[in-house]
Amino acid sequence: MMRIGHGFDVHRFGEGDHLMIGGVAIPFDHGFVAHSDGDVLLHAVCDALLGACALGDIGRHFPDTDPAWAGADSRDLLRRVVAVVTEAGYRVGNLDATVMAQAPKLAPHVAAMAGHLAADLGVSSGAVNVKATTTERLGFTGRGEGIAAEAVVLLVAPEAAHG
Ligand SMILES: Nc1ccn([C@@H]2O[C@H](COP(=O)(O)O)[C@@H](O)[C@H]2O)c(=O)n1
Ligand SMILES: C[C@@]1(CO)OP(=O)(O)OP(=O)(O)OC[C@H]1O
Repeated sequence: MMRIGHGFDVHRFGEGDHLMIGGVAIPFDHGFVAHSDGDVLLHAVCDALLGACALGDIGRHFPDTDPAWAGADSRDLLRRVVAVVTEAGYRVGNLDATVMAQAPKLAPHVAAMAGHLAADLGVSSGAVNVKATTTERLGFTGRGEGIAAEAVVLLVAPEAAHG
């Protein structure tokens, strides 16, 4: 049995000197406004995983009213979501994600982001792809107000994995 999931997240820019994206700290003239570390890519991946299992979204599992998640490392949140997916009887087949950012330049960092994702999802590097695009200066991302990310994941149940 296979299940597909989709995730989407946005964080606006605020004060700060770096952005956490895919578990990589990227120096920048702003930070993200968020309850956690604001890792927009990892949040989209969490939502894709939960969506594939029909288990709601990241805000349901880690409410932004709960002080336990204040300043949370989103890789920790992702690993908790992967545990939920495993408990539901699935493993990750593959993941594809896109980060929409006018700036900063993300290409130098996508390999590190994919490496973090592969490690946290427990899959090989060939099962993970991370892409970046500007939005050609259009919309809120193009105006430099924040960053958006989308992710699509395929989950596989063990019986399907073994034929
Ligand atoms: N923040 C970004 C956005 C894009 N890139 C890379 O540039 C390529 C061209 O971007 P388009 O907006 O014209 O699609 C894109 O394929 C990315 O590799 C980037 O590094 N950082
Ligand atoms: C990650 C959580 C943690 O409280 O808060 P935020 O960092 O604000 O991020 P968001 O994408 O709004 O998801 C909600 C919460 O799960």
